[in-house]
Amino acid sequence: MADAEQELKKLREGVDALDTELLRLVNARAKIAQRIGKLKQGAIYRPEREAQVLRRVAESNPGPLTAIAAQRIVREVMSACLALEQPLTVAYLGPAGTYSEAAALKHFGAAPTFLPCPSIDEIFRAVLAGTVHYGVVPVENSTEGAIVRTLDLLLSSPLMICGEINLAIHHQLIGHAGLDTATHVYSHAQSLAQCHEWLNRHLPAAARVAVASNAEAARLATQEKNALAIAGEKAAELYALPILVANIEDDPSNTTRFVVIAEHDAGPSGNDRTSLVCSAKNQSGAVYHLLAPLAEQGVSMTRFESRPARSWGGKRWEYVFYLDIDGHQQDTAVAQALEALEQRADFVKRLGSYPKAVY
Ligand SMILES: O=C(O)C(=O)C[C@]1(C(=O)O)C=C[C@@H](O)C=C1
Repeated sequence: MADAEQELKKLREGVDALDTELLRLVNARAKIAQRIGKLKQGAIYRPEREAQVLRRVAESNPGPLTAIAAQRIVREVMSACLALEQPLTVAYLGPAGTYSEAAALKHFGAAPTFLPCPSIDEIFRAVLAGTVHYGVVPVENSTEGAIVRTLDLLLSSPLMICGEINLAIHHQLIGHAGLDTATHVYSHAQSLAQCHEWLNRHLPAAARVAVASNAEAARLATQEKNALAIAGEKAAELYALPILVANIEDDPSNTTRFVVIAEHDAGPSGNDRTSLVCSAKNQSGAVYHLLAPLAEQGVSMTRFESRPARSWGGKRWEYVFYLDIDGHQQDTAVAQALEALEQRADFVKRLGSYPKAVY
């Protein structure tokens, strides 16, 4: 026992020494970031550089920490370094405790000041007005599809996309009621839909009540003894509600994709995506003709979504198409494909090029 204690003491001294060294190195890194900040022109936050740093961490991580654990640590170090260059403000779809907040934290780390907004419209407004530097908005869910309000606002607003975030969405059934005593379940409509089969099987008699957000659902569940809520872990923690059943989403790979909106897009990082919205003439073969330059230049399209052209002042039964393609606008193949597409389209708006989500 005495030997084990001696060994423990020695190992902890080793940890302390390494922590001191780690702190020295992290601060040396921060000083370099400050110098970079003074030399840089234009935006201080550089999503393309951050993506490169995070990819390099995964490639060069010697372990035993997992690549993701190492990336999370460096993510926070970069977040703190960037705050020394420029304190950032970031808007997300509130209130606190939503998946949007988790997405904003995953992408920017904990250093920025976060502003919860009551709607997606408010996030666009806050970025446009310069109240915040960046906004995080949901764009699509792997189970439920497009977030159409975001698509409409991307079309009508001058803001650009400078980053993307993939967040695995795990829904928790939370509250003080039991499965047999709960009379209703609160959640956001999208979350209720994503847990539809589970609810049919395990809570068939409870009324499903859609509310403005998952965090609001959690708040309501604190006030009613026969109510449960479906929300994320953060909301459960925030409202001190126990998790009754974990991960009740019908699809375990349920993921929401968010984009970061700003006054600028991002430079090339080496593994990028470009988003655009366009419309074709209302005649046979028009969409085929419009997209042909992508195939000719070997550019892959990762998303094709159509929406009524209403918010762009289009007529009834006219559509706009949202495209995500692989590559950056500055890549030769993408640049040539986009030029040709622009000549064929009725209308094109480039929404921006940005690094693909790293983790
Ligand atoms: O390389 C830069 O431009 C930096 O400012 C440094 C740094 C970093 O900490 O690595 C910080 C913020 C930027 O968003 C990207 C990278």
